[in-house]
Amino acid sequence: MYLGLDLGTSGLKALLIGEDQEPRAEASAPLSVSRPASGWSEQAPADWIAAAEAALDALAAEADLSAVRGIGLSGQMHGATLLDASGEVLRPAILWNDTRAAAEAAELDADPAFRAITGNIVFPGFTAPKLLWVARHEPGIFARVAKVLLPKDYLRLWLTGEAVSEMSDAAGTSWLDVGARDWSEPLLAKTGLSRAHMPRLVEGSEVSGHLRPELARRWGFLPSVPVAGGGGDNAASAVGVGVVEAGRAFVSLGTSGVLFAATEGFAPAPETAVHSFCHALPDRWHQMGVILAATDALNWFGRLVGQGPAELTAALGAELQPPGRTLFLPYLGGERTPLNDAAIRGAFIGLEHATDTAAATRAVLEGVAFAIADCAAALAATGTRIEHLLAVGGGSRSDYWLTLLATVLGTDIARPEAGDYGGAFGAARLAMMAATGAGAEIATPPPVERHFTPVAELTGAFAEGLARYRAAQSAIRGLT
Ligand SMILES: Nc1ncnc2c1ncn2[C@@H]1O[C@H](COP(=O)(O)OP(=O)(O)O)[C@@H](O)[C@H]1O
Ligand SMILES: O=C(CO)[C@@H](O)[C@H](O)COP(=O)(O)O
Repeated sequence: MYLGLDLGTSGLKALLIGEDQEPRAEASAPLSVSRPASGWSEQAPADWIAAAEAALDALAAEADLSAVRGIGLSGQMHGATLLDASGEVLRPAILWNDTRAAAEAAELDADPAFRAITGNIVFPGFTAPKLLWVARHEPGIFARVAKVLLPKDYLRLWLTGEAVSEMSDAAGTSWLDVGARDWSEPLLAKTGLSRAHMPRLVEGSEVSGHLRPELARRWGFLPSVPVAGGGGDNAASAVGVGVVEAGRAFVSLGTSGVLFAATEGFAPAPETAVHSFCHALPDRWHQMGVILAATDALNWFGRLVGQGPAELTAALGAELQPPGRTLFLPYLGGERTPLNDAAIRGAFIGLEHATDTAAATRAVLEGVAFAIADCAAALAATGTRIEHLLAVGGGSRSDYWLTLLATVLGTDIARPEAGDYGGAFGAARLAMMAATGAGAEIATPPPVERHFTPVAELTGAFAEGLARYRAAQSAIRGLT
């Protein structure tokens, strides 16, 4: 069997698959996010380890882990985990959706070397500007930084004792020469760091280290199980759903919203705010547009009205309604693609007496769909083509949301059959590649449960809705 561990923002998932790639067992443990100030988003790395321990305890109770031949890792990207020379964590990890480093990001982005070498905008949520923020606001901590690790790579350090990262996640730091697949020493130097502060790099399908003997004994693994490089959660999910060739793409409705497309080669287009990153497989690259709040926005609204996300979407029924008068802009903590605006905040526009919970829920789902349509326009502007689009992530369980998204994007969307095709599955596949020498051929697309097609009678109304959303977006910039 092969084990995938996915360190998501809302929880850690462990998935065991067999040689036939069928699931054998799974377990998960929840995680929460701390928001100590506006735009801040943190987690304690100790909570990640505790979640991994809880998930492995549950998995070991269900399955014989001595059959595991490889472990793969997937995780939320961009987070800064700062360690001192003895490997102690220096402060809570600063996460991907934390925008405190907006000024530092703008400063680095104004230096042409960053876009030239990384092929990307330096977004506030990326790792390099966070280190500049720490150097300026917490100089005592910065002086003690010996290693900077991404979230799943901290999990790897605990699992193997080795500081290693892989290309897909490293591409989101603003320190990687993304075309050359190596750290850029000139860029590291611009934030007061050097290669010595960085983990060693491998490809996602290569062995990065081996499970520590005490952990192997604790959960009944054989000694020295190989741990694969794995991938950032989006690249790992792409391996899980077979999005490894140009033309194939997925939309993810998780805490963030992501439109991810495999590309022919490295295709930088920083002016569009599209991310152009290494894929988790050697010599492959991808693009993605990222919005900071997808299910995060639905969960936020659910907390206000005291209802869960599944309850809110189920209450809408199956039939797509035309866009309502109420418009929602989902920028709860700023936005990445296409705005690159850390200061913008969300809005409800067009509230009236008739606005009830269902109407506001529809507005939230529509706002997220419009924001993803902006990502689609940004990818299209770079010349990237999307021929097959799959939906993944917790929000894709909602038929209403996928019908809406298909109508707004004007394209078919396929939902995989029930099962877990997210980051944990992709990580398990990467573990299988590292352990057996298999390659991209095992990253096949999943069986499709249902195709969602645009509702032709509503396409025009939603095109008008998208135009209204874009007008509102321009109007509120600087106001919120
Ligand atoms: N039926 C549903 N309708 C809409 N959203 C849902 C439904 N079921 C789950 N979700 C959303 O999916 C989210 C989890 O998605 P997931 O992809 O696991 O997120 P992440 O990887 O960011 O942790 C939940 O927080 C919830 O908002
Ligand atoms: O920042 C990004 C991608 O650039 C996010 O997609 C994170 O990687 C977190 O993902 P989820 O927790 O929403 O899956």
